[in-house]
Amino acid sequence: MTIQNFAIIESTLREGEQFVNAFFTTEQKIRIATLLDAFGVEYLELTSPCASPQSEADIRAIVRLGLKAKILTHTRCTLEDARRAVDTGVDGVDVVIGTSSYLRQFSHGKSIEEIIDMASEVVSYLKEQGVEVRFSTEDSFRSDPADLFRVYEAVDKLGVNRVGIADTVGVATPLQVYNLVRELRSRVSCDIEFHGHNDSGCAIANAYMALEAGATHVDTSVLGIGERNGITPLGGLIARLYSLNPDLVRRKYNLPLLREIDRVVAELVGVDIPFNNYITGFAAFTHKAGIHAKAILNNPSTYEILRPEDFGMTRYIHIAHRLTGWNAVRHRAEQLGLNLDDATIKRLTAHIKALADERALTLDDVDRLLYQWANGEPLDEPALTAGIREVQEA
Ligand SMILES: CC(=O)SCCNC(=O)CCNC(=O)[C@H](O)C(C)(C)COP(=O)(O)OP(=O)(O)OC[C@H]1O[C@@H](n2cnc3c(N)ncnc32)[C@H](O)[C@@H]1OP(=O)(O)O
Ligand SMILES: O=C(O)CCC(=O)C(=O)O
Ligand SMILES: [Mg+2]
Repeated sequence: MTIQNFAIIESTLREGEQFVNAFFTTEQKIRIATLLDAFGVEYLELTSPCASPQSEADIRAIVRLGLKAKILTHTRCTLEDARRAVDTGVDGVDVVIGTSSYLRQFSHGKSIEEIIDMASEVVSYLKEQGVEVRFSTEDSFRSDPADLFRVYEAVDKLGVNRVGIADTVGVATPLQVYNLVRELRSRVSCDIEFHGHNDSGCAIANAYMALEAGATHVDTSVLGIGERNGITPLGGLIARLYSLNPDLVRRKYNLPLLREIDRVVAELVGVDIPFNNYITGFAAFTHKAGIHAKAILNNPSTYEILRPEDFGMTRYIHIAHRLTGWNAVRHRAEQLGLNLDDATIKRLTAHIKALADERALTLDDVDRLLYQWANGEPLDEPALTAGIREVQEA
């Protein structure tokens, strides 16, 4: 991986609060912020103080925690919002305004010239206040690139710390992201941030391509929560980057904490962690088919790019089904301390398969069979069919 320097702007407490089920209390926000800080994210982005009095009080409460992560808040491109943001004591302000014709027509109604004027006023004010300043164009991928570059170059000249590219509607492809960030990289000297929605399933790939093209910061939220179906998930981005440079990712982040972070946020927003979630989904490290199981037992890297132990997770090999193979059954026999020769294990495997063709099995069912075969006990399984008897009698 060519990417060496990148920072995560963790936006569970801003974009994540825009998820339909998210209603965080102050205590819950503090819990999330503290966990994410312990995980090692470089920034926490919080909802605008203009949203409500409680939102403002919550920013102040999180600023008071004195976390290692820098605290940002996210505001519209107005002087009034910027003043209120600075007043909360945050380290930085993420300013955004839409540049696509949709947003210029149906949201704020400003022309590109007016946007540049507003941006200049707000960025200059924030620079004077000594806070970190990020300026972003909402709906960047449905904006005219010429407009985008005019806006970005104007704020870059004013000394912004970062410009942000936002795939607000999840429309961008990885190649589009790469090309836009690459071009922007050659036009501005400040850092570049990427914010990507997941409407068409590209949020992780797009964030990764942004980094490959020279972006330095990526927005994430826990489990990807946000408007609609959300943004780049923290765990998914970590999985993507770990698979390319595990040492770097292990050094930067407290990986075993991810499971608790996903669990806490899932509980607070009333959803289950999806079965196929990156790293923490229940099936993330389970193996089933016999061909996979044999190779995994010989060397886990054969079918795993992520080491479960690096994330405090454990691997599971599922053997109670018709796709199992004798190598996996032998491994289970060894785990149980049972001494069965290979020929017997192979017959027993055929028995398991025949039984699994009749009904769903559990590990207990398989273990019972293993003990019975090991002890030479009569097989009294009530569901035994002719097929299974054939196996036994072979
Ligand atoms: C893509 C994103 O996720 S951007 C972040 C979204 N975050 C939020 O919206 C934070 C929560 N929002 C809120 O609490 C409210 O919308 C507030 C406090 C920000 C504004 O509330 P209201 O004043 O009642 O306005 P409302 O929400 O109806 O409309 C937004 C206003 O901001 C203007 N606006 C929208 N985007 C911007 C922008 N980036 N910069 C400046 N003005 C903007 C709109 O034109 C509209 O102005 P109007 O009052 O003249 O019609
Ligand atoms: O501020 C930004 O860069 C992104 C704002 C946002 O949430 C979006 O455009 O989807
Ligand atoms: Mg967003």
